[in-house]
Amino acid sequence: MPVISAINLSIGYKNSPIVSDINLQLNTGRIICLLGANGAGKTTLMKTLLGRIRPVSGNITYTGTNINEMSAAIDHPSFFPYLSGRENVEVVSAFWGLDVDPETALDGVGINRAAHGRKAKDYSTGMKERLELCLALVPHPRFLFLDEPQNGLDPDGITSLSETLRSYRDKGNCVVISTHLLHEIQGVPDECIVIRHGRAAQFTDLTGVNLADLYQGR
Ligand SMILES: Nc1ncnc2c1ncn2[C@@H]1O[C@H](COP(=O)(O)OP(=O)(O)OP(=O)(O)O)[C@@H](O)[C@H]1O
Repeated sequence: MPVISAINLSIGYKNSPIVSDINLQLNTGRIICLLGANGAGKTTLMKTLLGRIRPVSGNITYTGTNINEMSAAIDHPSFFPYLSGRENVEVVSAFWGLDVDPETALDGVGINRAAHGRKAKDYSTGMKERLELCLALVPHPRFLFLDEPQNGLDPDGITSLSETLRSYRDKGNCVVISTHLLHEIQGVPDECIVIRHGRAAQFTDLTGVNLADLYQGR
């Protein structure tokens, strides 16, 4: 089974660790939620696992998978603002060498038809989030990393995002999602990684666990 493992990993910038001694496993068929205060290191961890930042020390191993099977919506905005939603999907599909129908892809994340031809910069905050998710899904990644994808979504958008993530997981993929919206994400993840005080702890069984308690270290 494809898996990404971090072994005694320390992450940070310019050789200065922000989170140390990280040992964790990202397995397919799981939704894994990253929790931590502002500046805890969630985005840095995602970027390091994606190979975009060099670890300060330690190792990451990719078993049965590689960087080409990963996709992310991390740097916001991750779309081309002066292109329409439709054109964004076309460009990203061309980059991956895939033949994706833009209308189907945009419909799939709930962007209404009237908006498909409008410049992405003129989308509402929630529509921009939906577009970022749409583009991250274009290559059908085995590992999907989403940095605070719930931000700006209306209640229907949050519900449909949760459904999208579950169905994506059920197809045998791994979703890693960071969020501060604990109430909204409750019940969605199978696992959780909590970053506090420069350390990361992975909880692989969330049965009966309240994420707010986990976040607070209770
Ligand atoms: N390019 C960079 N160079 C140096 N330090 C950085 C860089 N990017 C982030 N940092 C610092 O690394 C720390 C962790 O930032 P990171 O963005 O990973 O946190 P986060 O948990 O994702 O926070 P948030 O919830 O606010 O998004 C912060 O102190 C931040 O200032």
